[in-house]
Amino acid sequence: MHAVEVNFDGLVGPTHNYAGLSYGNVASLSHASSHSNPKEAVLQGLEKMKAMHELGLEQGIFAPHARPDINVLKRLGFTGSDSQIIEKAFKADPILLRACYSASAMWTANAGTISPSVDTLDGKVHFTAANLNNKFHRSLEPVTTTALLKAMFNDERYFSHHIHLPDQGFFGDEGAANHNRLCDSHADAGLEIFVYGASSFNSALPKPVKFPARQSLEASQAIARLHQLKPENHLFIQQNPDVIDQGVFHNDVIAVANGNVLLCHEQAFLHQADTLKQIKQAYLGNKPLHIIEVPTNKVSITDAVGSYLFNSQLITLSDDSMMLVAPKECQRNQAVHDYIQEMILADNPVQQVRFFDLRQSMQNGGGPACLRLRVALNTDELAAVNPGVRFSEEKYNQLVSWANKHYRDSLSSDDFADPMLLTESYQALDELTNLLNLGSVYPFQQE
Ligand SMILES: NCCC[C@H](NC(=O)CCC(=O)O)C(=O)O
Repeated sequence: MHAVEVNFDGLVGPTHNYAGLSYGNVASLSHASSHSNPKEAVLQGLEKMKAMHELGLEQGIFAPHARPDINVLKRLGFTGSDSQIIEKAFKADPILLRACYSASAMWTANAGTISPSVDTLDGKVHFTAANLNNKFHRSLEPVTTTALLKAMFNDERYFSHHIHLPDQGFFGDEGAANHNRLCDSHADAGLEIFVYGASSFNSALPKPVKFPARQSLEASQAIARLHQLKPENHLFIQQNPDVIDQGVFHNDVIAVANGNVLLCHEQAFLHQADTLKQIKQAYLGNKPLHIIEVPTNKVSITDAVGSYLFNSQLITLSDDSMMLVAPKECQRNQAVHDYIQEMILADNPVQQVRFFDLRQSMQNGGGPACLRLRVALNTDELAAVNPGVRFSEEKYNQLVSWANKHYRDSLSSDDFADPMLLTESYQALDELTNLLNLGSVYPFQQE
């Protein structure tokens, strides 16, 4: 049966801010306490979605989470009405309050891991939300992520949802940002490549020394079991721990795959030559596999982390050629820009590049690929997706008006003391659940 990949982009939430919460993520730390512009952020994301839709791709929308997370503030001992809780938390621990206000769920590449039905033993599409337990603000995401996934993919004939892995670093799971799939076409079984940062149990494997390895081997193995992946359908490989220490906190900051193409830096993986050999041997496709390995003397790790070249989306166009959907930062970096031009002229399927202004997200370490969750679906499965979360020109116009009505164009530290920010955000999200046909998915709608 025909199958397509749908990109579900995270709609940036109304409280998008820069709190410096992600140790190991260079952009997040360096923009701590800058002013953010939530309205610009959501509109930048919507522009990318619209452009993908206009290129003929299937595009979906992933709703933001309700913030602040009042329930977690209560769990941490703050009492009273919502306004009193905010006032007390702002005085006692403003960074904690900012974490509870984080719009980090926008980076849906971390929402979960998805295995298409062609890869799984029971022939269903499997979903596991990521526990994201390495960072407090992100550990608040999995429960709502699961609720949203269930509201979006609500048909037991096709979709199987799993509870996120145990909330503990041993099973640290950051979702699809560490999961790539190589295949001929989405209708064909693919090779799912799980890239882990370190092993929790096997001390013989190397670890980064400075920054945390967020994805554990044991988490990746558990996901492969849950998703009933056939042995020939998956591979576990280790990311190079040295690059984690240089700011490559997820694999999608150093590698991206699409169809029969793997674009990666030459320092992306541990024992890279052997690893690539393993990938070539395990590859299931009939089309030739293209591994585009970017050398350090052309693009340094600093340039890769600064420009987010590898956090581009690689997309297949209707003529079967590929386009690199890159952040504008790649255009500004001479070495990276030169490399992209060279790659486009070389003998491989990548023939075009398009640059997008995603500065609001980029300043927190999220590029084009971080903002989207890929879900490969056959015709029947696609028809079973909640139509409310599928992108259209009409939906785009509705969402732009919605954002213009509800979002602020500036947020700075002191704004988090204002209880109106909660009221405004909840109002916006309440309206959004109608627009996207999600039902009462947020805790504040269930009280
Ligand atoms: N895939 C990209 C994820 C970026 C995300 N940044 C953040 O959460 C920064 C939040 C802040 O610092 O306000 C992260 O590191 O997980």
